[in-house]
Amino acid sequence: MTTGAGADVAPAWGTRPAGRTDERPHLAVVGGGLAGMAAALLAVDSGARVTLLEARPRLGGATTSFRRGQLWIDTGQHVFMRCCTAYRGLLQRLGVEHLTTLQSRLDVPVLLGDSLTRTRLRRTRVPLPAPLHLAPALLGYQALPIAERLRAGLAAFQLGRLDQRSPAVDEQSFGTWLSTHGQGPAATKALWELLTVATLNVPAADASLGLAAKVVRTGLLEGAAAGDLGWAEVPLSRLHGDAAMETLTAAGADVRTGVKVRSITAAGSGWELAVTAGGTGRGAAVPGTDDRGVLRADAVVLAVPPPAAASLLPAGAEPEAARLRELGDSPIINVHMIYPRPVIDGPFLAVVDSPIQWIFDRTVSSGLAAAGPPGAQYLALSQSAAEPWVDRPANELRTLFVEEMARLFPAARAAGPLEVFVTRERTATFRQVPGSLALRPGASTGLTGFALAGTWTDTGWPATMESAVRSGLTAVRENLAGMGVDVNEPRGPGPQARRTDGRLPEQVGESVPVGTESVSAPGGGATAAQVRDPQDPRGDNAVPAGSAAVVRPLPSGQPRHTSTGGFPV
Ligand SMILES: Cc1cc2nc3c(=O)[nH]c(=O)nc-3n(C[C@H](O)[C@H](O)[C@H](O)COP(=O)(O)OP(=O)(O)OC[C@H]3O[C@@H](n4cnc5c(N)ncnc54)[C@H](O)[C@@H]3O)c2cc1C
Repeated sequence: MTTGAGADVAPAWGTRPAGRTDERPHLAVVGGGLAGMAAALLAVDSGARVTLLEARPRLGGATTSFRRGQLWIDTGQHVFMRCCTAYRGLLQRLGVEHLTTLQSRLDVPVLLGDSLTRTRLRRTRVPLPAPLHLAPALLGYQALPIAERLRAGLAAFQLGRLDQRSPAVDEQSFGTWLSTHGQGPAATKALWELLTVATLNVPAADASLGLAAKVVRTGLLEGAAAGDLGWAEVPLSRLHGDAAMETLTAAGADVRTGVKVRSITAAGSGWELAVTAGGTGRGAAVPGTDDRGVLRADAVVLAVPPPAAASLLPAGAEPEAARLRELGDSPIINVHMIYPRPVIDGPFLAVVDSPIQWIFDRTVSSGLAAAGPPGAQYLALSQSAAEPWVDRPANELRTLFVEEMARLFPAARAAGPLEVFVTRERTATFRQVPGSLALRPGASTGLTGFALAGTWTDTGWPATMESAVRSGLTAVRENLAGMGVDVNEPRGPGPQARRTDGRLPEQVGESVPVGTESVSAPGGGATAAQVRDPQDPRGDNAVPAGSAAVVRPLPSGQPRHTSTGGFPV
């Protein structure tokens, strides 16, 4: 799990201008993760001819699911924040926002592993303007003595003032900065790492200070509601991959899965992509390619992970391939457990002073609630910065985490899990360590019509879904603007209706009225204020009564979480 933070741009999604012909510029997008699908969608919405080439059988990239018996398993639990405006805009364009929950206010229940007591980080209901909204949340956080809570508040403000683009900040580790700003081991573990291990995927001692400052500033300080958490209520492959395939195809893009791009070379004023399909033979099997298996395009967005990008960069491109490889990677593992009876009582729980980090209830989204056995609960333990675990045998991990669950929860002690399995993502994110800013390239490569995208490019964000979507949008703007295509600027997600000065309500300290939200029409703009159902477990993504936009309901016949809908820090 990693979460992102920030709202510099207000991405939005346009509609395709009518009357374009096949003389449209042809954009090839390589890679069908969130970056590639965002790029392809913005380009096709802007009137370009688009071919999306993805090596795997489905779109979605790192946000993927697989079938295990009757269940759908996400290879990694994913969480977002309200401030992830580009990602939320993509969900809205895909028509799937209602398949996620967005808390009405940040509320993180935390189990303290040493005392086995509970506390929470929760945003106050009192509509305090940011950053004052932080004070009640920190003061109520019983994981730390009161003096440390006060010191942590001061440190948060100092952190928020750092310039993440300054080389001096980029070179420093977050852990060093914390220790020189009065933050001892207890505050580092119980507060700061709770926020940053999941977002930066490395321990504080190794983390980039610039990216930690970004998380705190954008997720916690800039808007009172910015840090409200969201998550999928359906398998990720349905939320992203399936929806993108359907939406892109309907919009007129040519989407090819199971097609690997082997090389990209300049040819005349355009580009030639050598492709192979189905893992064998030349790409003659791919429609649109010539008899050498070559696809021609006017422009390319390369939206693949750094090692693949390094091997596909054409001659003359900047950065050098070696620089991309230096970004390295950090693993995440998920330990999946199915218990015969409920062990936790909310949608998720964070744990400190324990090897366990975050526990998510996936009973409904996986299909277990419908497939049985009755009363069983499926928990995904999401373990970021997983270097200590990633190479350990499954049996060892099973023993370690099952014993720890039994120590923490009476219900897990009373009845052990029916099933335990582990998913490992060894290259989950690039290593977000000091000096990484200098290694992240922008979208531009110095080559006309050839742009880079991917969560690892320099979006200013940590390696998150938000960063991936932003990178795809930027790459399309880079490429198409020079080709006579008016790029439809995406609009932000509906619930954060913009003021006339373009700023979000939270950015000027206004509170969004509880119980109402603006609902965007498929093409973008806010059309009507509608009343949410306060009982709807999807929090701020609750479906407005009578909404015609709702086409894909939540899975039925399954227990609903009684999420209080939100958590504030
Ligand atoms: C376990 C895990 C948990 C995470 N948790 C969170 C979270 O909680 N919140 C959050 O915001 N982010 C989280 N992330 C990070 C987030 O998933 C990624 O930042 C984001 O999905 C990356 O998108 P992308 O499009 O940049 O890259 P990818 O998703 O990696 O997509 C790249 C695509 O390119 C394709 N490709 C590669 N080579 C070729 C080729 N030669 N030809 C054609 N196609 C090719 C690949 O198959 C892939 O589909 C998590 C990641 C993992 C792995």
